[in-house]
Amino acid sequence: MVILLRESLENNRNVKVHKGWESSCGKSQSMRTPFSLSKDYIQFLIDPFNRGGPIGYYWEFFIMFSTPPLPSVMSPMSSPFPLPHFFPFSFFLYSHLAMVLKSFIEVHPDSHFSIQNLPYGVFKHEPDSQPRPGVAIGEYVLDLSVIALAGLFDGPYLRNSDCFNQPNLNTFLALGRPAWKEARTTLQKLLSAAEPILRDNASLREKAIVPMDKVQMLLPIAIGDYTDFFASKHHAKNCGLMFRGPENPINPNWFHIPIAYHGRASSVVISGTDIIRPRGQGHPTANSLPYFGSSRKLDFELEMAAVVGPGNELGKPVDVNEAADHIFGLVLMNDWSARDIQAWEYVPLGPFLGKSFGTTISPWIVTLDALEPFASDAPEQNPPPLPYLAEKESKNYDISLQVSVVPAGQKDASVVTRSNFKHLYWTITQQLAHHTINGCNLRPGDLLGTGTISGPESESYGCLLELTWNGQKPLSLGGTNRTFLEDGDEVVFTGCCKV
Ligand SMILES: O=C(O)/C=C/C(=O)CC(=O)CC(=O)O
Ligand SMILES: [Ca+2]
Ligand SMILES: [Mg+2]
Repeated sequence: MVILLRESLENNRNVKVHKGWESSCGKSQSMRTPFSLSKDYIQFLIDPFNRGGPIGYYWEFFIMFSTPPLPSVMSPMSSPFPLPHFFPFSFFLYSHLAMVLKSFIEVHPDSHFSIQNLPYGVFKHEPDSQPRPGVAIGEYVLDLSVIALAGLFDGPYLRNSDCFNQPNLNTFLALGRPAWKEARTTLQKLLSAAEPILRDNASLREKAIVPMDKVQMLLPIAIGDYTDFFASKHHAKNCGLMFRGPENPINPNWFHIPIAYHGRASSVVISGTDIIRPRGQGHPTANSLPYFGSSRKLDFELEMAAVVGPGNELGKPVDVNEAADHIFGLVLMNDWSARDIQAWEYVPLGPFLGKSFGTTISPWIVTLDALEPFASDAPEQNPPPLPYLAEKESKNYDISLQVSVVPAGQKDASVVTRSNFKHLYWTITQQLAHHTINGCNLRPGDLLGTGTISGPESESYGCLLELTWNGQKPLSLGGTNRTFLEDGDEVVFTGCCKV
């Protein structure tokens, strides 16, 4: 049985249902479960004012008063890929206000890829071509290897670097925030309406600017290690209420330690990849023995994950107040979970096969620099954390999150939850600092999942386990019901920031 991670609602009819292995249970239905952050799937909407942006209002004024609108860049190419765009993690910055930095590339007001966003990904032009780093802008991808070859990264950190001539972003991640800021400044300038270098060079534009629907997106990073935290208090409480009862739903350690389990990096996949329903031992009921077979309680978990930049030396913990310098950006993440397998296996050492069969991330990484205008105060922590976790500034980001499900055989998606990244109790910087406090070394490209991001209300719970209270309260979805995911279902994550 197969779960296909679908790219775009618009592309329903174009989607290939990949055939996976057929289970010994004899069923071979397809299960399509999409996860992405495009307009249709995962949107990351951002406020028009790039208040934290390095170029800031100078460019905005300059563009507004000095530059007439220019035609958008178009370079039609035939697509080698049958599936059009899947751009899971996008930011949409409204551009309808004056004094906003504008690009010479036409960016539709509904686009998620304004010049204030510029998320990073890795793509291929042709099935057999080399993967290249790029940034998204409007309906295009800017090929960073072409920009680097043209000598346009001319600042001190990137001038002599081969970081954009790589099949993943790890080399760039390792360079750290000064290089990331230099890249953002350079790219915002190059793409701005006022800057002629790329705008007026037709042959360079032809090479460097590729229509998004003509490329295939790949995993943007080589993930050496993946850890998944458990940082939402609402999620922890709901799990505790279900599994331990109302007396003390949250274990006392949870308020002192950012709890996590060690995930499986090899099965982290890009949005659009088939997920095969796992088999394993299911939780016994009453006096029965555990059953073996395909999971009957397949769930999504609405999460985001921090992409680690520069690592730390073995034995040298990262100070919590410097932890942000080790985080490049965020992706949306679905920590697929087989609840029946997990419930039976996780005591006493934590999740194992109930989680390791697949974890999906968005292809675009939105940088912390792009997110900065949406920083919000993290919730108050009571009891106060131990000094090594006490931050001078404790912040989250105001990112609205939504999950929809398209039930198998249907066209329309039903929203099943609306949550927000700002609900996290433990911040991503506390998570990173705690991860290293014993001396454990992190490396560029490591992935730190937040854990399921549930909000306080029942409509904001981040997984079906909570939304259906472990299958007791089915959800009604466009004329059908769901407790857990069924073969052919599609799951759609969306993230957006706006004022
Ligand atoms: O509180 C418990 O006993 C169990 C909690 C969970 O299983 C939640 C979970 O899957 C953690 C996550 O990956 O977000
Ligand atoms: Ca997983
Ligand atoms: Mg999880």
